[in-house]
Amino acid sequence: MAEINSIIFENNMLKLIDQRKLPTIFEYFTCTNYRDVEYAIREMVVRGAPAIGATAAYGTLLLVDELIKENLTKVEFNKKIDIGLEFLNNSRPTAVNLMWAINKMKEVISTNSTKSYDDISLAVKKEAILIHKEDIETNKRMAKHGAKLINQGDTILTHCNTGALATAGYGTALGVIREAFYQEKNIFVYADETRPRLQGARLTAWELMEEGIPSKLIVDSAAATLIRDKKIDIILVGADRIALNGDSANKIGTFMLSVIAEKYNIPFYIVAPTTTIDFDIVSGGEIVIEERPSNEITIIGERVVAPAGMEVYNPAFDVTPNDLINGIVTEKGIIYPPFEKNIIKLKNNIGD
Ligand SMILES: CSC[C@@H](O)[C@@H](O)C(=O)COP(=O)(O)O
Repeated sequence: MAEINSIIFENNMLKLIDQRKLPTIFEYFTCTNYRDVEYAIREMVVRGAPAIGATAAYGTLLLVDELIKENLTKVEFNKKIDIGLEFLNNSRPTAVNLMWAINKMKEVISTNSTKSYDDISLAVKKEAILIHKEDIETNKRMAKHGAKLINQGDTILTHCNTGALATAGYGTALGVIREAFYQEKNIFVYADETRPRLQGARLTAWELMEEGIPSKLIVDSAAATLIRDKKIDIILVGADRIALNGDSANKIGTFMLSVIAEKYNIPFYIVAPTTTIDFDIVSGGEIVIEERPSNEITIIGERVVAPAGMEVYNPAFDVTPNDLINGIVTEKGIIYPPFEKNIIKLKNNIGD
């Protein structure tokens, strides 16, 4: 089993595998303060919804520890905490795990607000470590549920990177694939390259090779042909935000896959922890879709691939409507339609 530690907190520093540099360079990016953390999330040093959440939790700890050194009154401290957390919260808009983690940290700070600064810092550190550790455990539980969907000899199609790099460890959709591989299900994986940031080519392919999972890389537009030709048994993808009705935002191109999957009757599953469900929104129409800079499309590596001045539309995510989703694999089990009813049932079970 390949151990990939995407996030390490030691000596009051946060170390993140620099995902911009993989697969050619394996290097950690060090954050010594919360501004570094905001930069790392915004610039996608770290990416993937659960990984962003755990990173922001440690970012909160760095913020608290920095403010403690400023000898502030509690009123000033709380005001600066709010400003700092808002700054972290705005680093990327779509993954709800970011807001979820920041809200958790806010709660801890507020519950401990009458205590000494050292105690506040300790409580925040404990919570950040818990969020980090729990995500790994959650992924492993989710993988066990999801692996039941995989039959001996199945060929799986996946999009973007949903592995150990995209989470605190193990992965969501790629975690299910990992689990099925460990269970010796004789699987084969097709990984979409995932334009424009190439998370599939650079990161998923790297993780698949580290594990020795039989696989091939394809360009995104080859997926339709494979699906039509009955070369795919199941499609597994992650999510950045899931609405109460099951509509799921994920990496741009996911929606297209779901439409083709429905046409050819291929099961299409979302794999995501319950921290990716936004219980405050009713449908996918309420999800803010991040638009990223044009140079992600017009430049590949050093090479300019579009004429200067060409306008670009570059949404980072799209929303797959619930009627194109066969099920949502979570750490609590697999949620099946009707999603609205079953997600509310799950919400009541986790007492949120
Ligand atoms: C466990 S990962 C789920 C999603 O976060 C993943 O599929 C995805 O879309 C990541 O997008 P990214 O822009 O790379 O952060």
